[in-house]
Amino acid sequence: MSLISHSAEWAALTQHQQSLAQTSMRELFAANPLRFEQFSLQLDGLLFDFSKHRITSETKDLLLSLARQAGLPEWMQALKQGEKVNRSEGRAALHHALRFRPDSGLPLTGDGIHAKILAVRQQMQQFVQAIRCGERLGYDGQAITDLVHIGIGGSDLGPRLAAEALRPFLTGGPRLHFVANLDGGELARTLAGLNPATTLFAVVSKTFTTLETATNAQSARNWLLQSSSAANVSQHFVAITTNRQAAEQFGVAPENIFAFWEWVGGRYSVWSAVGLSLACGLGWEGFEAFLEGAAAMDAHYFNTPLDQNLPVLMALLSIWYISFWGAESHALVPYDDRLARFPAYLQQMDMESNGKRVSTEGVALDHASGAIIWGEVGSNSQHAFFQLLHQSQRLVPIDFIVSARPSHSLPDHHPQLVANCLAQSEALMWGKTEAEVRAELRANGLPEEEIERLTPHKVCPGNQPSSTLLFSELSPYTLGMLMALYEHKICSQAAIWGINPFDQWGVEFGKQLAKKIVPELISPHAATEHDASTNGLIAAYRRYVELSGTSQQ
Ligand SMILES: O=P(O)(O)OC[C@H]1O[C@H](O)[C@H](O)[C@@H](O)[C@@H]1O
Repeated sequence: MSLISHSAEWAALTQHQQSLAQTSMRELFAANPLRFEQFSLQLDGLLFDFSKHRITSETKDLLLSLARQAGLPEWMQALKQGEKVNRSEGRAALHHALRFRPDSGLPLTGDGIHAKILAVRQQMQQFVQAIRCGERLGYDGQAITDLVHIGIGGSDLGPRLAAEALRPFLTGGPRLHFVANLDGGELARTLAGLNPATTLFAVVSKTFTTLETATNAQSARNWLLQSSSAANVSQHFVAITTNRQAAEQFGVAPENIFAFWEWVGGRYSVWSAVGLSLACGLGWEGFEAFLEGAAAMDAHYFNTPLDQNLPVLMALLSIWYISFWGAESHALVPYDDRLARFPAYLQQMDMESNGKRVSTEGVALDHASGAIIWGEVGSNSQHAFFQLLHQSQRLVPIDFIVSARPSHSLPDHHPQLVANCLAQSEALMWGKTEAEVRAELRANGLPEEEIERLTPHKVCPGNQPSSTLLFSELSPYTLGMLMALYEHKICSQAAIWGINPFDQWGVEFGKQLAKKIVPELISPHAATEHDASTNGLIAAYRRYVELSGTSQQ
């Protein structure tokens, strides 16, 4: 199969981009008073405004033709039906099945996948209730007050984001803590305030072989053993993994192991038992609402024509900028303190999924796939990197995310926050011309000489594209929708580019090298087998450790 970049649809878009390159969004808005109506969609209390983009109806049509030529509708069907869309690993990608509703009328798949999902959901529900009612006790008979979720990457980012985003809904359960980093500082800081007799650890790892998680889990176990005996370990550890055997070897009791499956990619796994800690914090009803929000997005994605399909339109907009305008990055700016970790979550989701160099057939791509995902919560980001967005020559598409209802009852804050969000997208799109700058300076009474000097510095070119996602309230349901929206968006991009969003072979390489370097850091012999820089850094590290007299163990 040839690359999509060799298709007539791709060539038509290349040409269309050239014809649009000299037109500003200001002009597009002036020419079409119905732009907002034409380029916005509403779904279940979620408004997606994509009118502030460098697009016309023709752009939309051409992008939709590209999606059809790339076989996106067929790929969506294959995904839905559990075909092995993860070709390099020979697996299906059935994360959407994890949020299916038993009463949805969907046929249960013949291979029993839905039955397996329901069985684990039931095990989770019982566990959540036992924890929340104080039935599940620690080794000295006290109820569990703190739950430490140990996992990294996909086994951390989704649940951590959701727990932070839904903080106002975390009532009646244990306090949640998340530990991911190999730097022991994170675990040490977390354990410092905890009582081993009332602390439960959830070790979350698809493979149960990940270095960070294994190291943190072992240290947590040692911490527990300082005040109890090995017989108590099984009472204080649960595991969420596809590798039951390794979890049992660690000391987790079989009934405390929650399964998930190889057809759930780590970064798509928050809907599985990987979300157990979140479910303990939210309560079962809250967790179900989270799944239902995602299921609503699935239903929209799988059943809506491409031209009204929110994840598909978002995917096409990203492809438009990355593949046809040369954009290298995409910024996420949630104007919501609860979504501060959204950029970090999407960094893995997007960059691990779409940062690929070959097609699913192994053919080298002749265009970039995936963008550098970055961002920071608003309004903080206005005082950090917005200068670059307003006046540098870089094209950076932005997603603004904002909730109509705040999480607090403090007066005055929220209208100002929302106003800032809307003002930034307006200013970035509209810009400020030389004539407008001059007129403004003149109105302020500045002398002509001063106006001349300042004008070039104050011009904002504008034409910076952005989407705005506005919803009424950040509830478990809305968050489920939002997270599933981005999952489908990112996978649709991959399907159109013809790459596999479900593998991550590149991540392995650095891990292999780290294993080799560990013994070299403590060996008395100089490392000689690396490049000069790495050998030099190993030697310098050893010298520093010797000088400071710290132990390396
Ligand atoms: O869940 P685990 O098996 O511990 O894997 C944790 C993480 O490991 C690697 O970094 C992978 O690239 C990630 O996709 C994965 O989420």
